[in-house]
Amino acid sequence: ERIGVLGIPFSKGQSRVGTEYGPEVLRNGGIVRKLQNLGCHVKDHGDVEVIHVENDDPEENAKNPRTVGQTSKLIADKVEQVLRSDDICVTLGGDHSMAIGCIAGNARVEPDLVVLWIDAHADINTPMTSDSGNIHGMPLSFLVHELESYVPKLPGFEWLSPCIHAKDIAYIGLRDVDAGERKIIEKFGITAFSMQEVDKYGINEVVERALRAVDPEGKRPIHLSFDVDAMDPTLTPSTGTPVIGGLSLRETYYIAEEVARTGRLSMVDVAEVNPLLGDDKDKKLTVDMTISVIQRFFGNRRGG
Ligand SMILES: N[C@](CCCC[B-](O)(O)O)(CCN1CCCCC1)C(=O)O
Ligand SMILES: [Mn+2]
Ligand SMILES: [Mn+2]
Ligand SMILES: [Mn+2]
Repeated sequence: ERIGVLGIPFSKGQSRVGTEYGPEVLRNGGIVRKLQNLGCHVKDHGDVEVIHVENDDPEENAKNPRTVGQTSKLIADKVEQVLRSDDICVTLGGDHSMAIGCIAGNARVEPDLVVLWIDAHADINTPMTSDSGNIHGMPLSFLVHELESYVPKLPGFEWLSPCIHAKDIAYIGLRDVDAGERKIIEKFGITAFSMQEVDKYGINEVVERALRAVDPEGKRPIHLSFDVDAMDPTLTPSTGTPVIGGLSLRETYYIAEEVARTGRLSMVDVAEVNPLLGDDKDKKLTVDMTISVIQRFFGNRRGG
């Protein structure tokens, strides 16, 4: 396949400096070359331009709304452009608010897409249910039709309309879900496999059930949004909101290999790598583990 790599050096969806260097450290870790070595045609489209709005006061408890909203529009436009020329887009983040523009852009090209959200967190707080005001904990709430009447139109988000339905989302890896998010997941019947289900059923059963839930006929394009904090912090320590008891390397490989096997992968977001957190060993480990997972979406199978 033709892969288009896009850097998203963004951090304003949360309050810790460092995720803006995610694209740089992933590129320095050799992600483009390693994908090319798998026989993929890989084009690096550079970085999305990040908007910085002065005096970007919180709105409805959401922080940096104009900066996040306006940057998200540029992300969506760039992602659409990449997907018009390449088969699959791999975005290198950047905090997980990047997924607003990534999914919005992908949905313009693949309106029938489904979303696999691999994350310790549900990232579906509305501005009102969030306890932090960090938009990286809210991205899905801006994208889901069923939540439109619950989410205020923030400044900077005028361009965005919801583009997915609650039934199009499946979570794997949850272990730190806020009360408001739990209510939303239950109210709209969102498919959610927490680490408890991973332990109960095993990753093979969880992946099979997740795919069947969102795409029973096995024909819809897949948007996979990968928050590196889905993995156990012993594997990806350099991330802003680590939660113990995460996915193992082998479980994460399995998810990637099974999604690759569908042949319907449309886009992979790689979110929340923060190379300023932890020591140099932590940073290198986080980058190496993340890249080794991404390789498995593109044909690097353990069985050869
Ligand atoms: N749900 C959180 C964390 C969001 C993480 C975003 B991700 O997944 O992209 O990394 C947690 C809010 N809150 C923090 C203090 C303790 C209770 C939970 C929030 O800030 O909304
Ligand atoms: Mn997370
Ligand atoms: Mn729709
Ligand atoms: Mn996330």
